Amino acid sequence: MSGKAKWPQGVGRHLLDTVDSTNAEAFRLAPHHAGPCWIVAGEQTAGRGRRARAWASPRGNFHGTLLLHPTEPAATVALRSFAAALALRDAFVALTGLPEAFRLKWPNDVLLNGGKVAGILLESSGAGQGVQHLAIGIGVNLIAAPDPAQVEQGAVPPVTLLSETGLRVTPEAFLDALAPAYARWETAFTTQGFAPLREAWLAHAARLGETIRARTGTETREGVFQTIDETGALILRQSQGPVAIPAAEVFF
Ligand SMILES: O=C(O)CCCC[C@@H]1SC[C@@H]2NC(=O)N[C@@H]21
Repeated sequence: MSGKAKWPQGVGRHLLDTVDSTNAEAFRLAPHHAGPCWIVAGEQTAGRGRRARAWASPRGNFHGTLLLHPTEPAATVALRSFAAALALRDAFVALTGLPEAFRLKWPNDVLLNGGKVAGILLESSGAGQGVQHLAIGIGVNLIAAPDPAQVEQGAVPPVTLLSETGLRVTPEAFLDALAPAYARWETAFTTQGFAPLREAWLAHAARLGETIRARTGTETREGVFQTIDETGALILRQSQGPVAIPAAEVFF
């Protein structure tokens, strides 16, 4: 385990006791914040997950959003979900000293011993192709997770950091590890582009080279998880050749 990393320079911190959703709060604050800012709440009353699902947000878990004001085209902005996943992994490894226990599930979940310990929800506001504000919402099951019976059949079961490692990490301590880790990946992304993130993400990917199923809005495809491309799309090798899937839900 490494020592405590420093809070990144120029990054704000907005701590709330309770809020509907830190992503919603990020958009309310956005006009008043020129720079990046972490918004973290003790609990969320209307936490939201990907695909319009609710995200259970009890006290003791981490619910936070990084508000950014990116200037790149929308497709490039969206690649920050990989920066967030890598930062989450770095934070977990720094806090636990267990690098082998954490894997990244495409597109943006973090797995601990094969179960989902963290999820990421990117939301943006802006007109046309432009993105004015980006909310990188991150939920971490530090001490509590939904009942596995509640998750969809075939989905990875939710787990908690506490149950899997015996470590009780506070949301404040988690933010102190996560914010510097994200700042490092943001710098890599803005100075070198997606390539270093892609390489690092693939090095920690779950089920790479294995057969998986990807469910899009219209179909489910089964194939070998070959790689991700330079746009972050999943490349699935099927009998007719490789297929690029820009957005889907993955099942193992
Ligand atoms: O479905 C997922 O896996 C993504 C979950 C993202 C949850 C986080 S908690 C902080 C932020 N605020 C929200 O309302 N959602 C995200």
